[in-house]
Amino acid sequence: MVYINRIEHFNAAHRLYNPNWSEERNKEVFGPCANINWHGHNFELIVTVKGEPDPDTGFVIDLKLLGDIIRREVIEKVDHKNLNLDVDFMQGKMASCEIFIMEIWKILERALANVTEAHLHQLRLYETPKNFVDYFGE
Ligand SMILES: Nc1nc2c(c(=O)[nH]1)N=C([C@H](O)[C@H](O)COP(=O)(O)OP(=O)(O)OP(=O)(O)O)CN2
Repeated sequence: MVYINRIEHFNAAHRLYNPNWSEERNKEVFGPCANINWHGHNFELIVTVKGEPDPDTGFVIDLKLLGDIIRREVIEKVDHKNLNLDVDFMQGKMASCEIFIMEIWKILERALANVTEAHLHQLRLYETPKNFVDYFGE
């Protein structure tokens, strides 16, 4: 089994805010991340796919194809967008990196199943150079 990785980059704005709470409670829990006028991040998304290399190509998956899928299915929907307002798959959800990565998983797992025998193994999402989250789909 071989694990192959592709990194994509995007910028997005968001706000950590629970609509069921008062402004004071949101500020207390989320601090500056609850800023009413949003804040932005330079995100890095690392997608790991696992499988056996094809005997004819030597590829688990063509990295060009993987990059095209990530960009079409995820990056084009979130790059230079507001996660709370503009992104359909984040509507009504908390815009934390935990919830965000779980939604990205659902999209990529579905898209990859249509084109390859290889499987999505891991997503890693950097929200800042110091803050990142891993998800294995479980
Ligand atoms: N469990 C989570 N905690 C936090 C999340 C999150 O998505 N899940 N998000 C944020 C903020 O949106 C953002 O990441 C700001 O983090 P912060 O640590 O303030 O920023 P830096 O990495 O730049 O670190 P500094 O300490 O400011 O240098 C917060 N928490």
